[in-house]
Amino acid sequence: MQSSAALRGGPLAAAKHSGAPRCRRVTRVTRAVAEELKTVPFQANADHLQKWSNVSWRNYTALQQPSYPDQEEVDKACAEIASFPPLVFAGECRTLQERLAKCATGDAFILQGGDCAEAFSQFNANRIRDLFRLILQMSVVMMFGGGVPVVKLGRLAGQFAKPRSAPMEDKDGLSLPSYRGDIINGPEFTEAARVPDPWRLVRAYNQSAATLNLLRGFATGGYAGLDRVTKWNLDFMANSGEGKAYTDLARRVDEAISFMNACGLDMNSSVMKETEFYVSHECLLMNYEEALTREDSTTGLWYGCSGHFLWCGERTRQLDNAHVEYLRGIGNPIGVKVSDKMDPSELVALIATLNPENTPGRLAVIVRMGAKKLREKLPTLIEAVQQAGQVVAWVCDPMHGNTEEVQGYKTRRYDNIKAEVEAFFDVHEECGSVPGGIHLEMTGDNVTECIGGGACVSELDLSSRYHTHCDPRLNAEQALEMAFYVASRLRQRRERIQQEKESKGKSVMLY
Ligand SMILES: O=C[C@H](O)[C@H](O)COP(=O)(O)O
Ligand SMILES: C=C(OP(=O)(O)O)C(=O)O
Repeated sequence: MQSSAALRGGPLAAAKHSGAPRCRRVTRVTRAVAEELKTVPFQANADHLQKWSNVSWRNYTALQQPSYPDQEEVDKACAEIASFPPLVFAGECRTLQERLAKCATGDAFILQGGDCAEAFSQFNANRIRDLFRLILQMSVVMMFGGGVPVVKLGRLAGQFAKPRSAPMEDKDGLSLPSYRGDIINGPEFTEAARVPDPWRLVRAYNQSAATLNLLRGFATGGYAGLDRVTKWNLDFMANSGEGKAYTDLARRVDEAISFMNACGLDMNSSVMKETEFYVSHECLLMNYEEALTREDSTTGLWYGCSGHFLWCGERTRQLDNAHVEYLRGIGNPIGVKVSDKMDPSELVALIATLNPENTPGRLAVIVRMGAKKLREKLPTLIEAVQQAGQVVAWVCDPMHGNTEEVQGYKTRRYDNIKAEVEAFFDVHEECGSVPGGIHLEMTGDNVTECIGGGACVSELDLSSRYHTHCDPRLNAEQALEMAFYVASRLRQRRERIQQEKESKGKSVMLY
């Protein structure tokens, strides 16, 4: 079994003793480490897995779990799900891990986005299609600007369970259990709706299966073909600034494709006609995750088959808790959310637990702390991870550190969201490390949940189309605007690296 070259004193240790400025030097080495550690798929070593099983999480404290009134009903619902087919196939998770490995070294970029909380009442084909095509649009914008592939990862087909800050919600003198996502209880503020219902688990499974079915159809059935790039604009965006900017860009892409066609490019190849699309959600509700944990017959590894990529939330990422115990043993690529409360040594220990063999593409660290704190805190986290020789994909979630209440609505300001993304790119530039992706709560719908952006949603507009059941999402126009900003930063980065290469007059590795 391979062990971490960096931790053994491989290329990273060698670099520590040469004289170049620290951050940049260490980051170049990150690529060398990543290349040396090409252990695909993820392999947890025997020691690591000795005490792990698909049920070992039960020996630990699981935070943020519902209190069901009848455990027997929970067991029945879970037994039913355990007898159902897996939602994803282990081989797909392994392919995703290979793609994510490239995001850790700057050779690709993650676009992860979707609802804060999927809802039973908002489940229909149009909503799935609109989010899917918004993600396609955003990825084209980012690929065009950044010149790197974009790994498309929906917060979708399983993003149902929500961790909450408070167990109870108070309104008009009444106190009721908080809404925890449609997989657990209902959003209506009534006593009956807030009782956790285990049969919601089965409904969430079925909705996820149907969502995935449609997504697979869109991804491979011709909808996502690059020859349709000019047709992805959402109707209500046709006359907006972002919609027009997209139309211009799509025309340029279309022209480039026509040119390549004239040069002999096969327009019917899968690269032109299909796309890869993966789904992800927070690994929160442990009974559900356990029921969908399956042993892969080809590798003998266990996979969380509720989604391709699962992440551990900021509220449940404690080293000695159930969620980390579960996630450390499954073979999927995984993520962990990190706020400003994270300590550098704690992060290094958490990464070592979740990715003991330092497998590239196994782990994304999703940072969410607000622009100001990010500028203060992220450099120390990056440095600690670099010093430990750990290969991770750094992802920016600019939503969860920027929530505020305005006129009784939970909202976020586009400017604050953008400021955090800007800070994320700036810090990586200063540290010479790699901005690996972006994680957004967003929707293809024309909602008014976040304030500002070119869409000019004002405080007074919040009430007009506020449809989220939990946190505010960027609407399609705001999300596309963000994609253009990210594309501009990816382009700058590409040009800077190119200039560095040219000024050195020799081939320098992209880092
Ligand atoms: O989406 C994430 C969390 O569930 C959400 O931010 C928690 O919000 P709360 O602080 O209102 O509980
Ligand atoms: C709850 C979430 O995030 P965090 O764990 O960062 O608060 C989320 O992404 O839905």
